[in-house]
Amino acid sequence: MRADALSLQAVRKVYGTGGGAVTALHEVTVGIRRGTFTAVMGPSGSGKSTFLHCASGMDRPTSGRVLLGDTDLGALKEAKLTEVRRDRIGFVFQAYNLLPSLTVLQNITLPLRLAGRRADQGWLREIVSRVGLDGRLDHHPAELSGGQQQRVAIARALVARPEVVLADEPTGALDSRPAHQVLTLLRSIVDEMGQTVLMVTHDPVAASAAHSVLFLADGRLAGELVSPTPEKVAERMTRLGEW
Ligand SMILES: Nc1ncnc2c1ncn2[C@@H]1O[C@H](COP(=O)(O)OP(=O)(O)OP(=O)(O)O)[C@@H](O)[C@H]1O
Repeated sequence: MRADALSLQAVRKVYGTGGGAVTALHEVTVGIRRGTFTAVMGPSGSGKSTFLHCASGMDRPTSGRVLLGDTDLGALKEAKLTEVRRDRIGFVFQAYNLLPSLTVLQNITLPLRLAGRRADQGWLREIVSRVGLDGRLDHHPAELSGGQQQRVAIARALVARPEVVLADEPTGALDSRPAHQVLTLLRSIVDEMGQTVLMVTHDPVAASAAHSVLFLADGRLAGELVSPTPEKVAERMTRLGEW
């Protein structure tokens, strides 16, 4: 098995053509090792969203390859890519993206239902208890706080036992206390469950929950910080320019 859960090899992404073309990523090469928590930071417009969209197969690179384990996402037809994304990648978004008409339990198990798979009851109990939602399974998202809704979204991201969890500003809509709980949870699924998490964030405090931070500037990798602290992350960001 590859040591990298996910790798980008010389990934280039150009939006538009001709004079108006924008190169959002310039030949980015990086491997995300299994069982690690990696944050991606960079100034506005540095290519963070593009990086995440290419890494998740949501967007296809103009050139280069994205490998999920041994699977080259670029080689997959649309239907197969959708299946791989559903079964092998967990997603966590800033706005939670829960379905309001479904209960917490139905939201968590939705990826399995879409895949026509049954929930493993032992695994389901474990993730529900880890995200602290015992007793709330029959509630609807509107009855939960923002932090609780994000924890439902994290349980949903874990339910199919994905190879990597991709989080896009997961604490962007939360106050500091619930944000801290969500970050502690993300770190614990890596340290205690062996998950692999890749998170894009603007927040040095959020980034410091990760094992390491990758910096992007003008669509290029501009360094890595291992064992980050909010102060060191903020200092690096200041050196990269306005943020
Ligand atoms: N669909 C698109 N069409 C044209 N240009 C785009 C498109 N999406 C992004 N870009 C450009 O690509 C570059 C990188 O954008 P991207 O959204 O990846 O940056 P970002 O680091 O996520 O920014 P932010 O922190 O502001 O969200 C920017 O110059 C942006 O204007």
